This record gives sequence, structure tokens and C-alpha cells, in this order.
Amino acid sequence: MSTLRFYAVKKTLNRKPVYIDETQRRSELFGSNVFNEATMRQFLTKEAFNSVMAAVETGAKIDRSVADHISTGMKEWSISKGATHYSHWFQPLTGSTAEKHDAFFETIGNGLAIEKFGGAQLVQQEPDASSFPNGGIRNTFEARGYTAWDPTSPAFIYGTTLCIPTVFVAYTGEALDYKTPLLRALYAMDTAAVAVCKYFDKNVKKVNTSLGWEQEYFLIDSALAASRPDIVQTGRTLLGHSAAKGQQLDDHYFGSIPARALAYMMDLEVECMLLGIPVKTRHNEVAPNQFELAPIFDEANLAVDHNSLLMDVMHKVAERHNFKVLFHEKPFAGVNGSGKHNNWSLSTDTGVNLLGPGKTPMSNLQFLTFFINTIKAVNDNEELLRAAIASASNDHRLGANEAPPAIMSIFIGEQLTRVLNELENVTNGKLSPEEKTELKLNVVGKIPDVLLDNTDRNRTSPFAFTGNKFEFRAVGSTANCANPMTVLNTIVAKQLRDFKAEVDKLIKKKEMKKDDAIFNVLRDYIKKSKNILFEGNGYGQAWEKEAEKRGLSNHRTTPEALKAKVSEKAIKIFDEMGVMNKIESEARYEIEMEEYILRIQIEGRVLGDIARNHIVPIAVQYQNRLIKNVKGLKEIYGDDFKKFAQEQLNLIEDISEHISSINSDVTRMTDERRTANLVEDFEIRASDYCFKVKPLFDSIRYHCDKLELLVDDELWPMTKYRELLFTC
Ligand SMILES: NC(=O)CC[C@H](N)C(=O)O
Repeated sequence: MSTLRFYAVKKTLNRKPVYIDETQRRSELFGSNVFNEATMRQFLTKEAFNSVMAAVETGAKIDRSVADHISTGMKEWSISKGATHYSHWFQPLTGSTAEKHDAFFETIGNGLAIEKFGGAQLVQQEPDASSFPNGGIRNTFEARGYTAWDPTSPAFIYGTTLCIPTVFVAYTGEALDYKTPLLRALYAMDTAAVAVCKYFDKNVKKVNTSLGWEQEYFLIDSALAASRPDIVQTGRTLLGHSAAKGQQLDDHYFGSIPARALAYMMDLEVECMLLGIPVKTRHNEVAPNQFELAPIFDEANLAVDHNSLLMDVMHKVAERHNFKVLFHEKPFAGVNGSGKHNNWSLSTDTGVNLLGPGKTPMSNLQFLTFFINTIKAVNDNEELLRAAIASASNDHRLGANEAPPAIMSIFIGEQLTRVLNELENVTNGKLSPEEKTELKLNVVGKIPDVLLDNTDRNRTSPFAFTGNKFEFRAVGSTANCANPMTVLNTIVAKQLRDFKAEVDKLIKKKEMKKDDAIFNVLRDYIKKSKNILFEGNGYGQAWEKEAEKRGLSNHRTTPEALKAKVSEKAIKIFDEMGVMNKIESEARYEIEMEEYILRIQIEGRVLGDIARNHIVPIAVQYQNRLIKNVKGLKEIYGDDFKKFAQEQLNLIEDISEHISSINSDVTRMTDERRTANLVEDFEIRASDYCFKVKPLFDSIRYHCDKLELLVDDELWPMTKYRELLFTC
């Protein structure tokens, strides 16, 4: 094994950056492999084009006969771009994307063949659903599921395949993917937000959710990554002593991008341009070998598709550069982990960002309405939001190194806190004309100025307002953004619906003016949502205590956090908002708990193997060398040998102690795993894995890492942190 380590290091040292020749302007490349508006105008009949546009803009259904025209246009375009296959492209609950390619090629008898792609193939396909996570919705004996075209996300060509974004549902209609509930949540948001916008502008007909994700990742040389069974199998290092130099000098963040990494980024960005992914920002992140890429924000469904596609493309492009991309939230202990901050906002078809202040008091009141309703929604559903970001890998990230803690809270900055405090004192009931003028001029009217100063940042906040959007920072780098986006949009949509009902009631029953009613309800919400607002340091014990007093949840582990997904309240909200029925909510809960169990199970197996079969034998080998040395010294010096052999004798003992601890801990871990595997109830099994199996990882790692410090470097079998992290 140590041969593999040195081979990998040597190979890495000889790598050169791949030369990327960028000759074409990115603006010209952008979207060339996307069946976008410009392409559709060229390849579709007017009727087909209008029909797709109506589906995108208003959700109108596409007629089957029109679908035939669309598929013909798509086929012509794809073939002209060199495509040979088509595929329904979807996002099952595995966390990655799925595709099955079919050739356009079709035989027609008499030894003849043509290229064919009909409306039927575009609109619907029937993959077997039982081999995807389904939480018991699909049994193997009634396995059918189907994928159905989502015209709101344009088809694209990747390689030689035309990819058609689709939803994936069971034959009985239950969602089996990430996209279906997201689309339903976005629809709920659109409906609820438009109704509220009408208080301010009757012309608003549609509200879009926008999402700008920031993808953090690590790049590791592929040979080094391949030398570590833990990285290969689990995406993270299960052991490894910290390098002497990590990120303590703060010298990587925004530093000059290493040449190999830069070549990779350029290559990747060109691919993104072709696929219409509007990537804009690239930089070194805080940890060594950690980087970030971010696009210009987009409509949420499209942005989610882009991120899922991007993660796949990142892996593929990495191969050309001899890199392995690590998306794991905490691949290396002791340095920053990776997040995927979701920047979320709402905008109207009249061009207004509802979370950005406007120019008039009225538009600022609209801003405050959406701002405060979001705060209220998060306050009332903080546990559900925590559940939306829960995963075995994100558990390692939360609570340190610029990642938020497990307690959900909102940071709004000092200035907006002041605005809310003033609004809280608004008169209960009808407002006097003087009070209204004062509010409009000096509180609401001053918001744009306030926000100009709102440069505060709080990197320990899970959900921070950043001037014209909220940044959901708790989302982890492996996540499919659809999950947090579905939850966030559902709870805010529900909140807006309740808000509208309350305001209407005040107008009707108390004969209040619209503004008075809005101020009254907002004042009430501010009072009720105070618990969630927190501006301080999210890491200290003080906040844990304070949060507990406030009644906020603090679920440190995934099995504890996920329970909120099936609380009576959560099931009701999802059902009521038309996002997921009870069966779907429960199925997702089961799938995520099972995934948790399996991930910990795999890690346990890999760790047991590495500790027993890689580390211990080498430690014994080194110990034997020491024993030989001691014996030699004894031979030379007789009874005086201890004077010269004391260090070696101590080492021999230390090594034995660590070996013995490793062996007993691995045995205990294996026994705990076996016992847990026999537990029928998945909730108890997940909890056993979390509280009985996983804690043993830490002690096994501790002793292995101690051995790393004792054993001769030349013998050590595992590629070390300093090699993995500083040879990009
Ligand atoms: N610079 C940053 O914002 C760091 C974020 C951090 N990597 C995270 O886990 O979220």
C-alpha cells in the first residue's frame, strides 16, 4: 500500500496543467447546446413554439399533436448538432441524476433504417421505479413509474445525447423525484405571492422564485484520491492526522488560483456555457484545495436543474484534468467544509424583486411584507427547515469553520433590526394620519438608505438577509437544492396565504384601510417571530443556551432532525399546499433515514478495513523493526542497553496500546453494526447507527492518527493530509 502512496505522490508531482484554448467569446457560446427560445424559433412551427412558450409562462398543457411537431423540431436540431441518442433526464431520490439513452435510430423493415423521435417519446417514458429509492411506494411486483417532460426547463445536448428534463412519478401519481414537489411548491408560491402583490400592484400576474446557488468543492489529484479507499468509497477521509499547515494562515481564500485548478475551471466553464449554465464567479475557498463556483441567479426550477447537471459535468471534466472532485460537506477534518449556499428571492413579471427595497414608500411596504412574512415562516417552521438540510455528510459540517450551527436562526443586520423595532410599536388598530405619514417617510421610506449600509455579514448564520435576498447558508455542498427550495417555498407560500386571509379579515370586519391592516398584521408577526432573529455568534455555548430558552430546536444529528418531516404539522402543510401528500412525505422520510443508515454502514465497513488491514499490519511491521533494534542494542551493550533503547521501548509500548485500542474498537463497532442491522424499525436502526456505531469512528480514528505520528513515514500506507491537500 505504501508503494501505492508513493506512486500516487510521484505521479501528482509530474502533472502539468491541461492547456485550454479559449478562442470563442462566452456570450457567443452561451446556450449553444440548449433548445432555447432562439433555437425553437428556428426549428419549430409557430404553433409549436407558442405552445411551448405558453407552457413555460402559464403552465398551459401541450396538446399531443403539437408535441409531435415539437419532437420533430428537437430531433432535427439535435441531429444537426451531432446527437445520436435522446434521454429523459431526471433527479431520483439518490441525490444524483439519472438517464437512459435511446438511439434516434429505428428500423423500418427491408433492411432500411431512419432517425425517429415522436411526440410520445418526448412526453412520457416508463422506467422501472423499483430500483430507485421509493420509500415503499413502489413494490417490485408493481414497479412501473413514469417520467414526464417538464417544458419549463429546456432540453439540452450533452455529449451526443439530447437530454429532456422530466419529472419522475409512480404510476399512482406519487412523486419519486426532487423535481415534482419543487414544481408544486413553486406553483404554490406563485399563487400565494401574486395574491399578496395585488395589494400593491394590480398588474402582477406571476411571481417567480429565483435561486442563485454557490457550489463549493475540493479538487484532489485523481492518483492521490485513488490511493485512499475512504475517499474512493465514501467521498471523505475517515482518518488522517492534520497537516502542520492547514488554513491557519488564511492564505488560500481568494488567493491566486493554482494553474491546474484554473485550467480545470476554464474547461468546466466552457462546458457550462454550452449548456446554458450562466456561471460567473470562481475563486479559491478557505481550505487548501477548496474552490467555489457560482452562476448568475435564475428561475429556481432551472437553477436546480443547472446545479444537478453541473455536479455531473464537474466529475466528467475533472477526469480530463486528472482530478477528483469532492462534494462531501467535510472531506477533511480540521479545515473548512463545503456548503452550497442558496440565495433565494422572489420577483414579479413586472420586474420587481420582492425582497429588494423600492423607490417609493408603497414599494417598500411591499418589500417589508415579503421580508417579514419570510421571517415568520422560518420562525414557525425552523425544525422543518433544519430537516431540509439534514444528511449524514452535512452533520460533520454544521457548527464550525464558517458553516452555520444546527440551530436555525435569521440574521438581518443592525439596521433592519431597528426598522422592525420601530414597526413593532405601530398602533394597534387604525393608524392616525400623522402616524402613517411618519411611518411612510421615516421608517418605511428610509429603507433603501438603510440597506445601502447593510454590509454586515455573519458567517455563522444559517439564514441571512443580504440586501436583496436571503442566503440559506446551511445547505450542504452535496445537496440537491430542490429539497431545501421545496421546503422554503412551501412554508413561505403558506405564510403568505395566511397573511392575505388576516389582512382581508381586518379590512372586511374592522373596516380598516388596506395599509392599516397590513401594518397591523406585520406588527403582530414581528412580535411573534422574535425568537428566530439572532445577530450574534452562532457557535458559542451561550447561543445554545439562549436558543434553548427561546424554544428553538437544536438537532445535531440527521436522525433527530429528519423527524420534523413527518410531524403532524409538516404533513399538513405539504398536503394543504398541494406539494406532497402524506404518503409522499412519509416515503421521503423513510428514504432519507435509510440513506443515512447506509452511508454510516459503508463508512463503518471501510474504516474497519483500513484500520485492521492497512494500519495495524504496518504498525506491527514498524514495531518489529524497533524490536530488532532493541535486541541489537542489547547484544552490543548487554545490561546497559536501556540507556540507549528507552525511546524505542516506549514506542513499542505506545504502538501496542494503540493497536489494542484499534482492535477492540473495531470489534465493538462491527458488533454494534451487526446488532443494528437486525433491528426491523428503521427509526431505531438509524438511531443505533448514529449513537452506537458512529461514535466508535472517532476513537478508531484517534488511535490510527496517533500511529501516523509514530510510524516511519516511509512505511505509512495512507496518503497523508499534507500530500492530499497541497499538491493541486
Ligand atoms: N467563505 C464562506 O462563506 C465559507 C462557507 C463554508 N465553506 C461553508 O461550509 O458554508
